[in-house]
Amino acid sequence: MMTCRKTTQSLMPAVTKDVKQLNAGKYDIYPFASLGEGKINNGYRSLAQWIKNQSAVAIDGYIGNDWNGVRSELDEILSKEGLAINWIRTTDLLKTESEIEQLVKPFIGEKGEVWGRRASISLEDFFDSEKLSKNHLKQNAINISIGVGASLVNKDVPVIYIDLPKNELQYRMRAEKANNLGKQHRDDNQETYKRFYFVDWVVLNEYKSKILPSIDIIVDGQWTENISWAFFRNIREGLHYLSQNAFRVRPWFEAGAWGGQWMKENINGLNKDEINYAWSFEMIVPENGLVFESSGNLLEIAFDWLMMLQAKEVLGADESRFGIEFPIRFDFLDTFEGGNLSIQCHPRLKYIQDNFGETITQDETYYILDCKSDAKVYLGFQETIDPATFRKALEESVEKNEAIDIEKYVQKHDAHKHDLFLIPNGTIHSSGKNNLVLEISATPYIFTFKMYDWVRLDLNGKPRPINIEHAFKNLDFSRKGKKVQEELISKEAVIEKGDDWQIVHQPTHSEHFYDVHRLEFSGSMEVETNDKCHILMLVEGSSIIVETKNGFKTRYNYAETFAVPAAAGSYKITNESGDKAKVVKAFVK
Ligand SMILES: O=P(O)(O)OC[C@H]1O[C@@H](O)[C@@H](O)[C@@H](O)[C@@H]1O
Repeated sequence: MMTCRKTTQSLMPAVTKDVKQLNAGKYDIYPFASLGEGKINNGYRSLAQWIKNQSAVAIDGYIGNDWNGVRSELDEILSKEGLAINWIRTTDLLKTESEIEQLVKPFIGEKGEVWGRRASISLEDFFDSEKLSKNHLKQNAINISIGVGASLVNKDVPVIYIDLPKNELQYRMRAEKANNLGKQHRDDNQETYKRFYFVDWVVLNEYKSKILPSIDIIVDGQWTENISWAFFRNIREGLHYLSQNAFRVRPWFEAGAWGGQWMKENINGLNKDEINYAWSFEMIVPENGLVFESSGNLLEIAFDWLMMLQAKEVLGADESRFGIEFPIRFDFLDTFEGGNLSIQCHPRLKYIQDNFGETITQDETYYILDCKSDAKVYLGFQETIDPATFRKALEESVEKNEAIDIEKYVQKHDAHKHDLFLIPNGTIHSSGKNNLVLEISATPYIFTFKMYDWVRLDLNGKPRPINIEHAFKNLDFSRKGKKVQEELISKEAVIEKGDDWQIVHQPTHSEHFYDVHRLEFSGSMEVETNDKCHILMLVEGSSIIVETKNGFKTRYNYAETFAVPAAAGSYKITNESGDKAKVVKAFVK
């Protein structure tokens, strides 16, 4: 049985009795939504009982699952009952490794490059059509195809789908227990992640939405000795309920070259032995999951399922524009007692579309959730900037491995709590140390063109890739001098107020497709969704209660990200703290 994961982070507990109960006001790293009693089962035994009554089953699922482990657990139980099983492994039906390498080549760039291009192939392309179409079925046995693509083999049979959270997939990758689709040889983690991101995840998500109508059972594959499983119809009901009310995704956390100590100190349940925490995947949905609970059992599924089934309810009017792509991302960048981020920029819209196959680009903002008195944000060029001189300085710094005086070229601004720095694509920027940045951004998150990384090493002891070439194709040199203060630091204004509440607008740049409001109140506030999804966070105060008009009621604590889908219609937020509560709300313009 595979037990390997390489991380300092704990696995999510499989049962609620192992989840530490926290007091109000404390950030909870294991948020879940309850489905009611008896909807989630635990263990292989009960799953085997269900399989026993079928004549054929496809056990399909996401990459990174321990297929051999699942097979041997089920085989043991079923054979003890005297049942004959014909196992058909999808890995035996794939094309050869070199054929698959050719297939994915156009989408993974050169070795060493950070980015590829979103794949436009499908899962069938990975299979040898002759092997796939052969009759694999046996009489007098339960025919079970197992592995990624199992329902391509055993068509029109009940489907059990094993999902796997993206953080666990990466921990398995780092332990050399998970690899890319059809790949036997190991590459380094950066290459493997690139291929996951640009090929495997794209292909598997498309396939998942195709087979969705035939899925009967969904399994959470993150635990190795055990499983949680549920009938898909119950999960669908749960997803529908979330789409009418509010939800949090399960956040996860990563250390990094410039990471800080704020999250370690303020977020319960994180391993304190980790060197630092740089990122929180608060709500970077391509990498987050939703957790359901029933009778004390937990089961996590990828966020994608919600969008595949309920995009219209979640996004309302904006569904016609974004489809099943969730447009807004929240994450933390923690540099408290850490370092500066790299000096960087993000691609222009056309560039990300033409080169990487994305649809929207990485237009960001930095909301300062907390900071020390000396904290700074690097943003925009000095009035005197000369692109050629700047480029030469950057290139020389790489060549000679020497520090440069970046402030000669880039402006440095004081950061204060609740400031909003605007970083539309092409803008040079970086967060300095001693900030806890809440990044409110368009969803893309890996398209960072680093120009200068302070001649420092990553946690693996190697310098991080620098991409001056890409950066110079995207930098906007007109964002300089006075214009930076005027256009890239949001000027807030009160746009509505009542006795004990007000709405503060923190306008974004004209290139941002989303906007930001801050709701400030002592008692409670009614908010209309106006057919838009709201992504929110309590940024001052200890906790709030959110109630939707459908009767849903829950508590959200300081620094937790939550979303209220368009279909909720309206919701009431009540302050539980002594002082004023401040809630940041982002939404598509
Ligand atoms: O390139 P480093 O220094 O790691 O900073 C990286 C971070 O920068 C921010 O502006 C965002 O773009 C993040 O998505 C990214 O992870």
